[in-house]
Amino acid sequence: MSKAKVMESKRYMALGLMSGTSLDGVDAAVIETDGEEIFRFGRTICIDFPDDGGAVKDAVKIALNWRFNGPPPNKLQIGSDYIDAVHIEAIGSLGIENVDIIGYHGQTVFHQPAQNGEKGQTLQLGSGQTLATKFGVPCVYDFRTADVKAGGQGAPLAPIYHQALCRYSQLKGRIAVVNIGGVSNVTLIDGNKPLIATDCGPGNGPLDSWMELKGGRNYDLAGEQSMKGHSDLKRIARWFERDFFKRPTPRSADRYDFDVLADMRGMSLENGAATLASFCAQSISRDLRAFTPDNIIVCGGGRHNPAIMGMLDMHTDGNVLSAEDVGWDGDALEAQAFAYLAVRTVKGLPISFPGTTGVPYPMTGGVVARP
Ligand SMILES: Nc1ncnc2c1ncn2[C@@H]1O[C@H](COP(=O)(O)OP(=O)(O)OP(=O)(O)O)[C@@H](O)[C@H]1O
Ligand SMILES: CC(=O)N[C@H]1[C@@H]2OC[C@@H](O2)[C@@H](O)[C@@H]1O[C@H](C)C(=O)O
Repeated sequence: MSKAKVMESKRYMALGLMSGTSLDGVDAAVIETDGEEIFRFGRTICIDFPDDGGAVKDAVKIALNWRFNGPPPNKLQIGSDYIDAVHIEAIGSLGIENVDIIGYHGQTVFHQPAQNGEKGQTLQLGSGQTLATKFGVPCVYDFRTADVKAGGQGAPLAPIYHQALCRYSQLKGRIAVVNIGGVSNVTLIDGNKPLIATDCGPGNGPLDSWMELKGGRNYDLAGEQSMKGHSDLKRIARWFERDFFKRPTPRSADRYDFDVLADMRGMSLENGAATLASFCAQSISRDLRAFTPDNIIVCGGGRHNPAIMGMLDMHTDGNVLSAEDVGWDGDALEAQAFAYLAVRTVKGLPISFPGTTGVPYPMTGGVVARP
């Protein structure tokens, strides 16, 4: 076999790290992959942000004030160091043994995608160099900047991994992979046809904020409150008038695009929760309508909310499944995706596509830090 061929087929044990928009903690997962196919799933771990993630919330506020106007505020470094420390702890708990490469998403603290012909800005806190040096393996980070600089939305990036998962599980037909995290997003897969993807709208983000405001807890455990209430369809129709929903797909969102709480005064805890669960489900179903999937596979924390799952079922024709129904790990999937994307990056393979982020051609991305 030629040297080039050996290089091409090199398999990596890749460790991916993702801290999502919910500001709750860090997921880490190991997979074996050559950047095209998945060969094996390895260990996973999820750790909570210490001190309720206060330093991350502060960093988000600082970034939202700054908005890339002028030099980065020094105080962002405090958030970045905190993010590095939590990820180092996650890797420490998971174990670095046999790991060839790390994919470090970092914490998104600001994300403004391209709009009306203007390029966007995106910032994920976290130093790939710190992790590469600490653990002695290459670390790929800053996955979204190249896409945004090329006029793309900078997200979602998981679609190419969703397609690899479908191949791994030998799933046939038209498949929608839905992620319901703080924000929701979908990948539409039809064999090897070009990928289509977009962020759909709110995931659990507004519901979490509502629960914190009215329910005194972080989220609606098992959809208990959402299941008890009635949705206010008029309010939802009003929320769909927002700019985000008028933008063409693919579009990407920031959790703060769906800040509807000011329009919920007077609602009971249960009715508010039901309305936000329905807002989430309906925003997803709108982006599935034209594709008519046979199967809709749901990952992310929202799959644990039966109100969201039930409403998704009601508003779509496809078969609504949970990631676990097809043998996937719905909590570790995003971390696995960044392990996969890290390997694609070192191999020079594209990670975003015209149909997934709106870039003009398939694009590589990510920065490689070496130990
Ligand atoms: N048992 C549960 N019952 C109800 N909801 C749950 C449950 N577990 C998790 N969730 C919801 O899922 C959210 C976390 O989802 P997830 O971890 O997928 O988000 P994330 O990865 O931070 O977000 P994103 O994908 O937008 O980056 C929680 O904030 C909560 O709303
Ligand atoms: C800017 C950013 O961090 N976006 C995240 C977020 O979380 C869900 C959704 O919004 C998705 O667009 C993206 O993450 C996933 C992993 C992605 O890029 O595919």
